[in-house]
Amino acid sequence: MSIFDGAFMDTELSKRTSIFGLRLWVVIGILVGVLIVFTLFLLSLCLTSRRHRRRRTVAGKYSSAGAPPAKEIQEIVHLPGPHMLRQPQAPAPVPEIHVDFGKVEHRVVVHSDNNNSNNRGVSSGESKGTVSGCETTSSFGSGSVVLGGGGVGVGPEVSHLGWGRWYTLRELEAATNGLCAENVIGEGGYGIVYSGVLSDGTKVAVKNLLNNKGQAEREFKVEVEAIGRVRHKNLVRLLGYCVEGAYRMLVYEYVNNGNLEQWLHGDVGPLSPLTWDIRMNIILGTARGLAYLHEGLEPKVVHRDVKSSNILIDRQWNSKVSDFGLAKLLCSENSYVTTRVMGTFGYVAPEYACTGMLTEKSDVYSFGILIMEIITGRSPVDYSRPQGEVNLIDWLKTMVGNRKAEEVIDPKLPEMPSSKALKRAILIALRCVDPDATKRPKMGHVIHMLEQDDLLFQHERKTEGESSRSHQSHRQERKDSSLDMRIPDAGITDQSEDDSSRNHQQNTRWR
Ligand SMILES: Nc1ncnc2c1ncn2[C@@H]1O[C@H](COP(=O)(O)OP(=O)(O)OP(=O)(O)O)[C@@H](O)[C@H]1O
Repeated sequence: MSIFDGAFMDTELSKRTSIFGLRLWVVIGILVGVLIVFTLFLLSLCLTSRRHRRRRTVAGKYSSAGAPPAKEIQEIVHLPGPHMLRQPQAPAPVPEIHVDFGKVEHRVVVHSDNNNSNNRGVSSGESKGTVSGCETTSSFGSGSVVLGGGGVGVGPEVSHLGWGRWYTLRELEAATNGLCAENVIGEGGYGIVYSGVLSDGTKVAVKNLLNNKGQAEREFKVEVEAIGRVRHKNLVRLLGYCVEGAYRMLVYEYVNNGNLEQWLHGDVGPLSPLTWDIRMNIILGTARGLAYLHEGLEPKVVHRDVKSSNILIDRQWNSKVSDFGLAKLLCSENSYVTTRVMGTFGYVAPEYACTGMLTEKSDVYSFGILIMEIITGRSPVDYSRPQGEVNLIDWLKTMVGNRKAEEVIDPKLPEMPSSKALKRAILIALRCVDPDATKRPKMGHVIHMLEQDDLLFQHERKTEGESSRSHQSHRQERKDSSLDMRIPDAGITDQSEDDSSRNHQQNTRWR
């Protein structure tokens, strides 16, 4: 470019334009700036939508056969303190809450831990187990550090723990088609869950633990020790585990009908297959599983993360409580102050969130929320709802206080329950979420109250005969007879429940 061209350019660029009298170079500058911002915006939109698409695909593809895809629930992980999490009133961001959606990496990272003899020889760093596609031959053998007796290529051994067994990596690899993406049934905060079939034909769920800043390994130890020996029809059974190289895997019985979250919040069409009876059966089963953890074991076990995605469902609609990864063994009669509050947003008991004080009553609180979720079909916290309905407890209390209890029922419920049955279920839920932990019932007591409901149903079915009323007419009929609900907060209780409370003293059961 000649010197004249340069001067010409200068002159042209310095000319004022009709746009606010701005000089041409300023206008060009602004345009370029806008273009850059727009491009960045498009890029971020593109990335976000790709991520969402991938998550949707994951949910759809991973769900158990027949079960609707799951929604993700926000998970909280934060340090306790007096200022910590309360049940949210508004969608304002809460700085203490860490929302963790990034659980898609198929990798295991184990850091060396001198306190753990199992970890001898394992250095920090990623394992080589990133799996991108289905593999039929072993890719894990070379370079693995053989630990704890379960060496690569060595046949299965009997565990020294006296329950279950060790599985070799090769065995689990064979069972899951090489930890194939097609076998992935879900992904939680601690790892990816694969379906698999062992050589003896047993269908299993294999949880390949991720190392989440060391939590995965802690979870592994806790689960293995606390859950290995636990047997109950309403608890997902841990069959064994694999410790090999950097791998930590848990092998569970396979529960074949998805999880409760999928059935409550997934796309099930206008009418849910979950009838009132099925819902009550799920609640009762869950209560029995939790009561066993709290009252049937010594030391007792607090689950710490009771929520709908942790309630697995079988083909007969029985519930099985899963994911004891957050469980802590408790010494009987003692509460436990944790240094780290863990649980899921919307389900965490206020005292646990605020002080880290953990007792089995924290599970009772989460269970109360779960009952509400099952009755209403609503998530514990749902920001897509109008103000006043975001927080499930607050909304439900308001509705009950306004004698509109009939209106809280899940609109997808195919048939309305009786007023009494509904009233009882809501009352139990409200008692479980009493802000005063000491006033919450024990799970054994909850079972007793629920079983009375069972009897109530049987009686009603007899007297009402087989005639089933249509959804709409029944709904209308029930609307006319508002429940006389009284909220436990107000110190008022249901008479029949008091009776059950008395009976319970002599008759605690968790089958
Ligand atoms: N034993 C099992 N049988 C069948 N499916 C299972 C089994 N265990 C877990 N799943 C499924 O795998 C998925 C992930 O489960 P996981 O317990 O790891 O995570 P989560 O409960 O969804 O989340 P979080 O880890 O935050 O509690 C869930 O959809 C669950 O239904």
